[in-house]
Amino acid sequence: MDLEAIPGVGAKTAERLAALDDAERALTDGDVAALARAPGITEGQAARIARGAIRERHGDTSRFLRTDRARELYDDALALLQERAVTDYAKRRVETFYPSASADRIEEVRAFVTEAMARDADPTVVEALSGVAPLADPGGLRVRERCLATSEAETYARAERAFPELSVELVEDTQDLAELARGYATVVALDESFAGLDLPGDVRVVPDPEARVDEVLPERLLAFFAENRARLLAAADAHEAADLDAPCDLDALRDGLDRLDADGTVKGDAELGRLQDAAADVDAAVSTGESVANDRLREVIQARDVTIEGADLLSLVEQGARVDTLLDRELADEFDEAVAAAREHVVDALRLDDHADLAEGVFRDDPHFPVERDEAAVSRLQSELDAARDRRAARLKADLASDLNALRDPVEALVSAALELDVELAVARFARDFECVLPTFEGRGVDLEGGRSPLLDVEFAEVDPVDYRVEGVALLSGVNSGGKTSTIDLVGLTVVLAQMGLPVPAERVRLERFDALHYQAKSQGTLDAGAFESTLREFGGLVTDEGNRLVLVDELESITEPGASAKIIAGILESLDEQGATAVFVSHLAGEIREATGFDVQVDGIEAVGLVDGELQVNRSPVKGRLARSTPELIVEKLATAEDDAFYDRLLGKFAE
Ligand SMILES: Nc1ncnc2c1ncn2[C@@H]1O[C@H](COP(=O)(O)OP(=O)(O)OP(=O)(O)O)[C@@H](O)[C@H]1O
Repeated sequence: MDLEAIPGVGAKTAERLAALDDAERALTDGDVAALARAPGITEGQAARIARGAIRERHGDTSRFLRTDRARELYDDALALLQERAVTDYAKRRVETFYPSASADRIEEVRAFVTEAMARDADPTVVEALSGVAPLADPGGLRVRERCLATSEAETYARAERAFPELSVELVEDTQDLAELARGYATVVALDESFAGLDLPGDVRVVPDPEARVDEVLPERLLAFFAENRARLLAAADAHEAADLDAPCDLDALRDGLDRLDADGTVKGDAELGRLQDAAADVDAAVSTGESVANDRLREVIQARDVTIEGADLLSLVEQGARVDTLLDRELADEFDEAVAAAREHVVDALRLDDHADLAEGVFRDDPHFPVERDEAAVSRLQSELDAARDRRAARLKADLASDLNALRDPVEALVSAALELDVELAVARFARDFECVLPTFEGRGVDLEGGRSPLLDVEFAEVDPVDYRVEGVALLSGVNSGGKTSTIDLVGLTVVLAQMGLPVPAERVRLERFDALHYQAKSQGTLDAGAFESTLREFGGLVTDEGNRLVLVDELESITEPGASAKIIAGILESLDEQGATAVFVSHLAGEIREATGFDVQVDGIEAVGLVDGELQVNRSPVKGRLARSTPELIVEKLATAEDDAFYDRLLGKFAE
């Protein structure tokens, strides 16, 4: 796959993406999480790249959103979805939805949306989803009790690359290997030539370590599961709560995770616990053993009168014998008992069921006082316990790693499915919150029934439904604050959502599949000559552009003086009409513009149905073919009816002319 063919992907980004194992799949699936794992790619960039890849796949290279206001509507649509997504992933992933002119692309999203809308955003699912996130790479793992060893430079380099978590040692011969075995709990020799040697310590020969990672380095897999434990449990809960088919046995996953400690070690094994405690407590237990023996002996010696015949004393002194000999002669049984008590203490304290023989040697049998440890024997006991502990830990790790290995790929799918579920639920909740339907694409223009904009400054429940149909070019007139801008916002948002493939907030919508949306927002006051000229140039470009466009323009007359703007707008309308574009121009000068236009332009009106307590009562649905009366006209009419005054009648007469 030529990554640089994707819009927005240059050489540098392509190089970063190429570092991923599954860049092609991630691009095809729009998997923002996987793309964001590429070095130096943020989630925001990942979403843009995924969008570029989708465009590329559909040959969809034209820009749909042509103006700032059109882009704002798209941002608003995304925000409505993002507010309903729980995970950061889903918030980014919805950014891969974009308004498109491609029928294929729209259909692709609609297929997704159709399934999504059938989902139920149950609170327990939403709660579980809050703990789900893309799987993380633990990183920084270092295993110090094991090393790899080889005598070949090439194997050395390969092993260094494949196992950065382990030391790789270059050895020349068996002697070097034996030396290493003294410093490491396990040495994994990578050369066949070392097979069959009888070396002390734990030396194994594994010529193909990359194929047996779980045996050589089970810590890698365990660290992965330990790091991602919370996400995996949340993804498992989400599957159950949403009744999704899981790609693996969730009980086996939970059981495996239960056996794993946060630091990647195996927990809950009593034997390992015993060995760990014993190895840690050797010194303390032996010291206490010494005290036990010496306290006893001290007590007996103090309580004892030793009678010794002169001849014996003489012979002892002549032989240069130490008082130990006396101990042997007089207190042999007591000494044996004291040493036995010391050994028993060590065996009990360290729970040395199967290493009791090693504890024997810690205190010598020959009587001496004070009783002292035999350092060499203590050190043997210590290394034996350390080795037993490490062997037990390694075996447990390897066992757990082999159980979890079968789950390694399925958990990727498990988390992906949970994250995708969040995207689906965001769409489902959007559709439900705004009572949306999927629109139909047919005919010309846009036809909305019961459309309710979620972007208004009133509660959605208070929004009046709007019916509006526009085919060809139309002027939209209406009283002040009647809802003209809101109507074209609704039309624009509906088209943006529909062409993103999403459902729209209306009872029914039929529309033409447009190539582009131009939405010119109301300008803030009259433009200076330069700005006015550049606005005219924009319209110049617009009317000569190819393709079927939807053009929405809000009070263009405010850019210059009323007389001139009516003429200019009339000219623009004529050009758009000749092109067969669909256009709605909101204007307070609809009457004047109609006069100036060379064809019979459609004028629609948002009408006030009256004034109640000074408040306008408005019919929010534009009436076709009706130039709406303005607010001033309504007020004059009210005064003319209420007051018996010829002045108001005259003013009213002016409106009728
Ligand atoms: N469909 C609707 N349902 C409820 N309230 C609405 C609706 N449409 C508009 N409004 C309310 O009317 C206010 C004015 O709407 P809007 O700005 O669209 O009117 P306008 O006709 O463009 O006004 P102006 O003539 O001043 O440009 C909105 O801020 C909103 O509070």
